[in-house]
Amino acid sequence: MEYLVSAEEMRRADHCVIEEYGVPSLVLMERAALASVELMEREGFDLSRVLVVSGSGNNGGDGFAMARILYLKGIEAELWFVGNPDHLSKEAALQKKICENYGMKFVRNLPAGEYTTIVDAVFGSGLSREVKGSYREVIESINRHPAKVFAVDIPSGISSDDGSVQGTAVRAAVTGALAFRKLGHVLYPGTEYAGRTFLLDIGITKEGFKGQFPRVQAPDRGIFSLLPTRKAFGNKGTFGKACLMAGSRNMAGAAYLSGKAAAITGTGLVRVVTEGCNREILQTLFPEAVLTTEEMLSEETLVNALSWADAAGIGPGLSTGEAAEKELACVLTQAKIPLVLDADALNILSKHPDWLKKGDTPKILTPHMGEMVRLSGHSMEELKQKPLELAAAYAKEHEVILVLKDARTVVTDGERIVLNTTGNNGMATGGSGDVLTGIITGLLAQGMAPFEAAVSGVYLHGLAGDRAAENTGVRGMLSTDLLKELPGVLKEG
Ligand SMILES: NC(=O)C1=CN([C@@H]2O[C@H](COP(=O)(O)OP(=O)(O)OC[C@H]3O[C@@H](n4cnc5c(N)ncnc54)[C@H](O)[C@@H]3O)[C@@H](O)[C@H]2O)[C@@H](O)CC1
Ligand SMILES: [K+]
Repeated sequence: MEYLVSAEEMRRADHCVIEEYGVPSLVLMERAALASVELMEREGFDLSRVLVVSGSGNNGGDGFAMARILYLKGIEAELWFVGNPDHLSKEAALQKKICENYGMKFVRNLPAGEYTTIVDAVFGSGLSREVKGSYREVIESINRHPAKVFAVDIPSGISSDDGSVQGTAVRAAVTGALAFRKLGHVLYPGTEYAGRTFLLDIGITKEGFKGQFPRVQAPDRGIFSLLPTRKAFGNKGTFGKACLMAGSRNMAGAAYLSGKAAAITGTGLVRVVTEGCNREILQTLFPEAVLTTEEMLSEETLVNALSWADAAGIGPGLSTGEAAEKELACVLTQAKIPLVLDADALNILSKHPDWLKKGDTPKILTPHMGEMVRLSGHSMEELKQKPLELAAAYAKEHEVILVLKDARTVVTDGERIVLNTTGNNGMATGGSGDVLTGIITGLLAQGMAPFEAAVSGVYLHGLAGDRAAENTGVRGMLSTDLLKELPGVLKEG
């Protein structure tokens, strides 16, 4: 997993590496500048004429050092110092002086059309308030200019803590994130302003946290090593039994998508428990499934299905009628296996919040933002502003694992917080959530611990979406494309 840091966590690591381990600040700055220049070259920036726009903090210092490195390579690199000369940091003042000593050209504004590349080094992780006045004009003039923009660390104006735009912000083509990606690189809209973001190693590593690690992590390819191993001599019983309680009249697709996803994820046996009217269609679409169908599912049938399974998912296309309510109440009371609660199960829970206290098996709730509004009572605006904090608070209060689905899905058990970075807007299509429920239920059935199953499920689901975006495109992709791509994604690991 990759750490995603807040401005404060970055400052702490910075400070520790400099003050406690004794690495001189200027060494870090030189590495930041060298790595940034290399990245610009690698990313094909036209370096015929470069303008570096520097502020008075250390982000500006990185900018001055970059300008000097470019200049000494024979590139026409000029400087626009936009900060307050009285507030120059020690390092920035020194870097500025070096540029002056070399006789580099300083400009006082941004002439239109004269530069091929602009380096944005106005503010980095030290941005502490809204951008106003002359700074606002500087940023707007950078955005108006046709040159390709490289942002040092993070686009100026983007909050490192939550990706929000603080008044106005630079729109970069490429961003070189120094040492760690900040939350603002990953959360929207910051992620869009940053363009293509690359992580640059400058010598500040996790040792800088001195054991006090950042609160938020992002899953990476390391997830594949967590997936259930497959014994060579295993049989279908060895690979777990998943039960999907899904699909009501006119909603057979939800049962199909969630059940099939569980099967594709490697589960030995999948049972779909659904209304009788779905029997024929499911047998045709999904012959690999064991079906349990009744006109009105009795408590005995549900209990039998639960005792057969190693994990169960309930909710996709379930409806919210009286029968569905009874079914959910029975499952919550009787289940002795980990549960995934999704879609209509969550809508029913919003009406009966105390039901979460029923039973004591691990529960994974997978609401999208609209369902989370109903579940938590927070407004959409509040949730958008503080998705990590509010998700963690809900998970802690209700002792569940919460998967809050959005452009950046959050997985939390109240202590650990994971922000997923795979996936794309093509996945905002009917049935996509059903597939996720099936994947997570399948991983649980194969014996994964609930939190790991939720994190891995969200990550794999996003990767399948990214593959579908490549092969089909974000407009045309459907949930069935996620099912098509999932085997290939799992094979990669
Ligand atoms: N040695 C270090 O500490 C290193 C720092 N690094 C760079 O340093 C940056 C952080 O440096 P700083 O903490 O100096 O902060 P910044 O350079 O991001 O900005 C801080 C300066 O901007 C001012 N400021 C903040 N918000 C403002 C606003 N809205 N309007 C007007 N002025 C505003 C502050 O008063 C301060 O003068 C990182 O993003 C990174 O680029 C890198 O050089 C690596 C090493
Ligand atoms: K910047």
